[in-house]
Amino acid sequence: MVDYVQENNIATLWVNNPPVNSLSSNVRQGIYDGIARANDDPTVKAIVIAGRNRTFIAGADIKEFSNSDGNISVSLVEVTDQLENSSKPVIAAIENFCMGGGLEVAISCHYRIAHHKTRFAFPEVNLGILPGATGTQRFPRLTSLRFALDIIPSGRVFSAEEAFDNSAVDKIVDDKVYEAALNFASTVIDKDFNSRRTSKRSPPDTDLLGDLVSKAYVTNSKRFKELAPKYCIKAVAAAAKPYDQGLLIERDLAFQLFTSGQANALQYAFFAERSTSKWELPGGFNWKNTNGRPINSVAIVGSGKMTAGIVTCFLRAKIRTFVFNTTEMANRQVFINSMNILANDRKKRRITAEEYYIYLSYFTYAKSPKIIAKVDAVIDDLPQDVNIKRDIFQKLDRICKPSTIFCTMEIEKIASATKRPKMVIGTHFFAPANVMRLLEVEYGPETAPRTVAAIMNMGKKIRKVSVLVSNRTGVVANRLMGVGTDQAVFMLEDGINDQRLIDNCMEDFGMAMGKFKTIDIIGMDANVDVLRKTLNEQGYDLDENRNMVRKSLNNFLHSYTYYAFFKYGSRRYPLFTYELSVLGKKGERNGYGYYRYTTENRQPIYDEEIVEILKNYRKRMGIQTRTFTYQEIFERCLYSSVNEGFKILEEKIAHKPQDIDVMSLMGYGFPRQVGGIMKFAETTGTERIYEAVCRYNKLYPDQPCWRPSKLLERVAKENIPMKYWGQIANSMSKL
Ligand SMILES: CC(C)(COP(=O)(O)OP(=O)(O)OC[C@H]1O[C@@H](n2cnc3c(N)ncnc32)[C@H](O)[C@@H]1OP(=O)(O)O)[C@@H](O)C(=O)NCCC(=O)NCCSC(=O)C[C@@H](O)CCCCCCCCCCCCC(=O)O
Repeated sequence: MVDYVQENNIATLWVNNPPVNSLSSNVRQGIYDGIARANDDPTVKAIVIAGRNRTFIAGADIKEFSNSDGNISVSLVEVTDQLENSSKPVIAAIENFCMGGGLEVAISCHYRIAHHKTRFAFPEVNLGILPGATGTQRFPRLTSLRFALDIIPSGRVFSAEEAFDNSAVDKIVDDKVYEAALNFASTVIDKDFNSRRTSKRSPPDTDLLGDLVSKAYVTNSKRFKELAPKYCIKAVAAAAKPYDQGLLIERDLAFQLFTSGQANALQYAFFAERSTSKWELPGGFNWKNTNGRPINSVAIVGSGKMTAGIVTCFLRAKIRTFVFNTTEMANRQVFINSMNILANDRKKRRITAEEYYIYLSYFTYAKSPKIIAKVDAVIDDLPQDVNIKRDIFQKLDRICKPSTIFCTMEIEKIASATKRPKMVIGTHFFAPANVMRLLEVEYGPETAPRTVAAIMNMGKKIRKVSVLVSNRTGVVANRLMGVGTDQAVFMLEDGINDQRLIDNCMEDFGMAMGKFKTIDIIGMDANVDVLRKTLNEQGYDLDENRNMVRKSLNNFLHSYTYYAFFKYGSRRYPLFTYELSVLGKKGERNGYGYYRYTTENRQPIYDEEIVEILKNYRKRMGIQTRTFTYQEIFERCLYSSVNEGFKILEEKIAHKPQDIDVMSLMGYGFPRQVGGIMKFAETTGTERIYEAVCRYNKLYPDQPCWRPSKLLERVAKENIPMKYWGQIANSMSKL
């Protein structure tokens, strides 16, 4: 874990804990013992600490936070003190990742030499904790309160150049960082380095503390539903006090965070996100035993609202991207929109000017389908008309090379239209695709495991978190969260007169956005399309029915028929959104939805007109209004999604609860500090949720989302921990 190597009078401690050299207990012990050994050895004059696996140290071992192996070793605080107190100078040779505890190690050394491509960060805040191994006290002393208040509460990554500009590193090299550190070490041997002990310093800007702290509160206020950003600010501010006092404050705040549920949920989310790449198929094929051909070129066929977003994902990954539309104007528009997205990236310094031009050079217009004959994958962005899609994919099937993969959301319909059903798979991007990191990958009954492997690898290459699901009806993430949205609409129809009440309840819980604001952003049409499609599949035509009502002379009679058809049939549908869309409300796009929006300000404004429309609607539908408690709003919006999550697991659409959590976190702004919808179920208690689901099922028999999931019933009754839910679902007979 830590190799001790001596060459001449310099001892090197090589940290070797692949893949990212995290500071697990053996590593901490190894560094501690290595420093002691070098200090005791009179032939050693200086010490270098470096990382094998071409990286320095990415931080503490996060797995150990919740899962101590009982291995008693020194703490990271003891390690950092041991480093700083060393009687011989310690030089950190830093490359690739220097994060969290790794950065705490580095700033406890006396000198730091870094490769110019090193990525530095204190990402602890994203895990619900703070740099509690003296980081909040040493870092502002080494750099400044200003820089520490920028870096620690935000968790943002900073470059070697920025580190150098802020005195966090002493030298940057373009190559061979270890050799540079050795050379540097030989220059400091036998020199006084007492002034290099970080804890003995004071931050250079303590007189500005008040202003800097106020600014940090304002900058980070959007994240204050989480505890950690605020605590990070408090801890850094304590660096203005004497070191020992500051350290006690850091320890106290760290303890509070470490023992909070938020830290547990955020660390769970970290691993859940990474676990999605470890996919499995029912036949035993999985990410380890299945290879897919690399995707080096793609064609996006058709264009819509999301095309440019999707295109830029591929351009950024330097994948040759062909855009194929029937008109040149449409192709050109996609290019302009993609260029604008990349220009914005450049303006915000997410990419350099050089990268901007390199990425754009991967864009190609395809004027004829022949040009895309050799691409590795075709991505369907055609209009939602299955016949058009089938027609075009039939043509592409004849033109494209046999190994070209077709990505579409209509897997079975396209598979049956082509001679390559094994090469047809679903890819669902979330809007805006250049920002949202979730990619839902769906396999159909005939999709080959190698096709799955190729597309899951492609997802990684374009920096998406890809979740593999089996194809049923529609997008799984939408199904998961959509039931809660339906509940919100029903409660509005049934008596809540102010949409903000429901939205505030969800936002207080931590959702990025309330249910009605989300409908507005996604667009009324998109929401109604889902309803239209559901009804179509059951042989009903939503618009036909509505026209029938409109044409009617006897309004009352037909309204009743209309209502009875949807309400007293076997199932109730959230028709009020449809009602609004018929009245021309499209959501944020045209400024009218459940809220109003102005062109100057896209913030939602409460719209009293909705209550008037609601009242007419209720009258027409014969709805008797009632009152709702905050608890009912909370439970109906969230527990319905939990129940749906369990159904998605038991139907074997998703493989494990982590996959469902990632969909809720990354597709729907579920609060990360809660961990995801399934983690929420675990924390709340499945027994409590099951009881509520059964209660609502009795109250609302016309809302099938309340039919209790068999899996939920079992885990609730037998009190089964979350780690077994996926296993149990897989052992349940196929529904
Ligand atoms: C480093 C990365 C940027 C690399 O990204 P990349 O995309 O290349 O790779 P992956 O993300 O896929 O990762 C590869 C692989 O490695 C695993 N992994 C990565 N980092 C860690 C890690 N830090 N620990 C464990 N495992 C890690 C990852 O899971 C992948 O494996 P898998 O099998 O899942 O595929 C990127 O990985 C990244 O961003 N990593 C995280 C970096 C990070 O967050 N670092 C900070 C860690 S927290 C920390 O360092 C805390 C310190 O400040 C010390 C705090 C000491 C506190 C003392 C507290 C006193 C109070 C205590 C009270 C206790 C109360 C109690 O009793 O409970």
